[in-house]
Amino acid sequence: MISAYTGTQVREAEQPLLAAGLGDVLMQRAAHGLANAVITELRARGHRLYGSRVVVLAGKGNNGGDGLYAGAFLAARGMRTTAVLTGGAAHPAALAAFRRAGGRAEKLDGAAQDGLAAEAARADVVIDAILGTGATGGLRGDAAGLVEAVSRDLAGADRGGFVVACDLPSGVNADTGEAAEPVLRADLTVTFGAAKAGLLADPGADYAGRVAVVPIGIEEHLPGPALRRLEPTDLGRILPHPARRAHKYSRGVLGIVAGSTQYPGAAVLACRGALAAGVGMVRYLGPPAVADLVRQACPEVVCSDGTVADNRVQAWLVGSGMGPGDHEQLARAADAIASGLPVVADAGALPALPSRLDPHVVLTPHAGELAALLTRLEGRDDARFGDRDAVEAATLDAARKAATLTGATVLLKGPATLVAAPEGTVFSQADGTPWLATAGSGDVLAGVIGALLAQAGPGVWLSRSLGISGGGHWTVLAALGASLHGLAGTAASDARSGGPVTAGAIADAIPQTWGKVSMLSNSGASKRNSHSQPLR
Ligand SMILES: NC(=O)C1=CN([C@@H]2O[C@H](COP(=O)(O)OP(=O)(O)OC[C@H]3O[C@@H](n4cnc5c(N)ncnc54)[C@H](OP(=O)(O)O)[C@@H]3O)[C@@H](O)[C@H]2O)[C@@H](O)CC1
Ligand SMILES: [K+]
Repeated sequence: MISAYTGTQVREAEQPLLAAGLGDVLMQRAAHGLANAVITELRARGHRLYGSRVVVLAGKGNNGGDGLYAGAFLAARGMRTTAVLTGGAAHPAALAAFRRAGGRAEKLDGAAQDGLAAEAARADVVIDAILGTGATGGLRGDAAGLVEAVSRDLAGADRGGFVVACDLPSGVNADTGEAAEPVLRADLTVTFGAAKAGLLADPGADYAGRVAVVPIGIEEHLPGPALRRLEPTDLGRILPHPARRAHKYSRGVLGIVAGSTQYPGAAVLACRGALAAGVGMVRYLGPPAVADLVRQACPEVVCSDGTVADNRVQAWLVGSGMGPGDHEQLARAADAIASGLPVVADAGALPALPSRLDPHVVLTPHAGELAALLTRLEGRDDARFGDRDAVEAATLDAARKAATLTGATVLLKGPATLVAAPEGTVFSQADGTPWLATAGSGDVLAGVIGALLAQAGPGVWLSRSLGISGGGHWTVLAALGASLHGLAGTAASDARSGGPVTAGAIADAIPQTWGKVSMLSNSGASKRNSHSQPLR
């Protein structure tokens, strides 16, 4: 599992080492890691080191110091290295080392801006070391103008160079991932001590590119993480596996209230997602015409036009493909939410939620649906997240706020899907491909998460193995579902040589993805996680 921290948490973890007089050692470790990452990337892209051109954009604080020391390492390897000092001053010892190693330093002023920006855009590597965790707000003045010019020149250039952010892209908030424009988009972010939460939540994740962590010796001083990410090996460890004497009921039954005459396919795709994700049985409740379609597409599903109370299940999925006029389905959704069982509430169920929920209810909005939910809860005049753009500009805060206001577990769908619990646990999963943004993909995801809720229920062993307790348990199941769905989508696209995927293809790829990640863990761990869940 990847653990990520706020900038403040990382700075506090540095304090004991700084107090012991190790500040320069930390900076050398950071700079060395940064320089090595640049060298690795250059080689991977087929560049020779000797003679390659590096431009370091260096601010006046310690982030600029890291960049200048890294520039000194690279200059010593024979690279042609220029530093643009964006803040007038620069870290004195790092600048001296940079010059000693043969680097050329230029002060940024308005007159030199265009020439220096063009030089950066022509370079093989641009290192963004203007602002790090000590920044307040975004880039200002000449530094902002320089980054705008470099971004413009890079966009217009047919180039083989790349951008590496030092610790984080300057202007990205380390805690929240919010971006104060202009921000130089990085291909790679080399971050120090630990991943920063803002690098794993959009829009920060979008600006950061790939993220590499360089250990600098602060790890033992870090507190509990602000944000977590499951990796495929974690999935293998925590995905449920049927016990030897399992039967379909003990493996978990999911009730699905989804689909409408307008969107019947959503019911089919939710059922396909659930069946692919290991549930013992699916019961479908909905209009007869939709049920007919479900039976044809998924003969495994047991269809009923009864009530929620008539159907014994371990968890419910409600809302996919439902609209405000589907009164009978909405009444079933309300009963399912009131049942006390774990519930996934998707799409059409979101506008009809009671104002107060519990963490075992997992909401699965996209950004537009979350904006509507938050606007309803906060009142239009107070709403910070009044529309999709506002949510996309601050995904972590928006997901956290929705979890706090509703009391539910909130999964915000996106390139980095966030799952937030009211008690503060947050996961970010970015296992997918942009091809996953396709009609019906969310219905499959809802089915997958519903299946996991039905199988694991209150199986707290799963969360404890990750050091998570209480209401955070439900975030683990939702993050597990998001990860499985993302990995399956990526596998389906890979099987098409990176081409497009349909929602049905995502569902079809889930069992094999499940099998592959299960093989990543050893068989002992799988056996330990075997369990059975009695029918209630
Ligand atoms: N602690 C350590 O030993 C280690 C730290 N490490 C590294 O240090 C980084 C943190 O360094 P930091 O604290 O010096 O802050 P940093 O991010 O460089 O920027 C602050 C400087 O910029 C200025 N400034 C602020 N806002 C601004 C703005 N909007 N626009 C323009 N300027 C602005 C502000 O000056 P002020 O405005 O306050 O006068 C200040 O001078 C961290 O990310 C990591 O890379 C690693 O080497 C490991 C060891
Ligand atoms: K930076």
